[in-house]
Amino acid sequence: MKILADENMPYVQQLFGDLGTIETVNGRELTPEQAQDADVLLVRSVTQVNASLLSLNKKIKFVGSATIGTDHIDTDYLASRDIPFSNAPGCNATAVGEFVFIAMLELANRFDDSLKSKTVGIVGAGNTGSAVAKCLAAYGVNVLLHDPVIADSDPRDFVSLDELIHRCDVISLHVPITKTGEHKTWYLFDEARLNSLKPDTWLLNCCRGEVIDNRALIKVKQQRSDIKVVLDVWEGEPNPMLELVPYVELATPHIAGYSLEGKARGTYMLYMKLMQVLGQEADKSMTSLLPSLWSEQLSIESVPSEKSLLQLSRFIYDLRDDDEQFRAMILINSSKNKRVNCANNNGFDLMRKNHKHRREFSALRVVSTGQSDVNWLSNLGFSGIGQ
Ligand SMILES: NC(=O)C1=CN([C@@H]2O[C@H](COP(=O)(O)OP(=O)(O)OC[C@H]3O[C@@H](n4cnc5c(N)ncnc54)[C@H](O)[C@@H]3O)[C@@H](O)[C@H]2O)C=CC1
Ligand SMILES: O=C(O)C(=O)[C@H](O)COP(=O)(O)O
Repeated sequence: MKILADENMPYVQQLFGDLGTIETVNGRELTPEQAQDADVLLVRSVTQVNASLLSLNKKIKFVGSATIGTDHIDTDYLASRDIPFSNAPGCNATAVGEFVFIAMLELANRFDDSLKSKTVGIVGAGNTGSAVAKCLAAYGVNVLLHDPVIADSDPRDFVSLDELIHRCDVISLHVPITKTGEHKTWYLFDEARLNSLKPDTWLLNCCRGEVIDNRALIKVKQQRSDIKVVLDVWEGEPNPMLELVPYVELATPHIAGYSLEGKARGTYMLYMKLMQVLGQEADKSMTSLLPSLWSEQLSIESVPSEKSLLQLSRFIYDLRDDDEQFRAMILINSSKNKRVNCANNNGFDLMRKNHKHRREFSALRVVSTGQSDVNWLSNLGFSGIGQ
């Protein structure tokens, strides 16, 4: 059996190695010729899987995407050919939740403000949005949810988007990208909506770039320096609008979901699904794949202040490093004046490929040596509190 896998998918050899021959490829540049003799195709978000890619392949048994989003997959086409498909719902939701939470702590620190005193609005209350809400609730931040698709069937309370914008100091976006339908999200934040943000709003986008009209965002930011923006995703990836970057407080190349646990979970979910499709027993476990954190335990004496919480979070992941590297990459590209392709070949994708996967909070055991109640840190995701 030939298994064709994206080169940026960890643990493929460990999980799929017994099943056949593995060939790894650059997912963004995968051709129909390369894909023609694959029995199993394992992709990430940068590969468009459609009739054009699979037209030469008459034997494919399974397509898997180790991602939450499926906007790169023509699922109707796969269904029309009875090709089993699976993505990995929720695989990196914790990674996104923690990334967003850390980004908010960074903003609070930068502007000498307090996250705890804010009201945060989550647009899209599925896996990633709920993961953000969980971190915020653990810390005691007031959260409002907007999700008209599930509002009638979900027991949580929801507000309209207008109410959320009106009441929230911070807004974080967690919707899939959809171009049609009553609840389409393409340019959900267009110029009018961006202009309707309250003074001093923080706006974070870690879902898909085109949920915000990036050209309009530049225009609005030119008039309104009070709005603070965090972008992990960009319209037109892998070639973001370079002129937008200076208006963004924290800028990263679509790596909010890049925790080691998140990536391992994505590959593992596809392994489990393939074994089911093949009717074989799955005998591998995910936990055995993950290495220990370089420091597994940290002792704290008292309830951390917001600044100490940021320090604790930076111990796991210092978002400023990725922001700095992203800006350096953009600077090189703009000085070469090669916006098209350069960001792809030398920048955006390269930075994603070489990204050293951070760990999730759960990899760190935090032990309380004092009397203070720090159990909420375990709700945030850390292990071993209070022992
Ligand atoms: N930056 C990154 O690294 C990552 C980005 N993503 C992106 O985030 C998206 C969301 O991921 P999940 O939360 O796991 O998906 P999910 O499917 O669990 O949740 C999405 C939620 O958005 C809601 N929704 C749909 N249209 C909406 C609208 N117009 N207004 C408000 N809510 C709406 C849905 O009802 C659903 O509850 C993915 O589709 C993917 O594009 C996901 C993982 C990592
Ligand atoms: O899961 C998703 O959806 C994402 O956006 C992924 O985290 C993106 O990662 P790649 O698949 O592009 O490596």
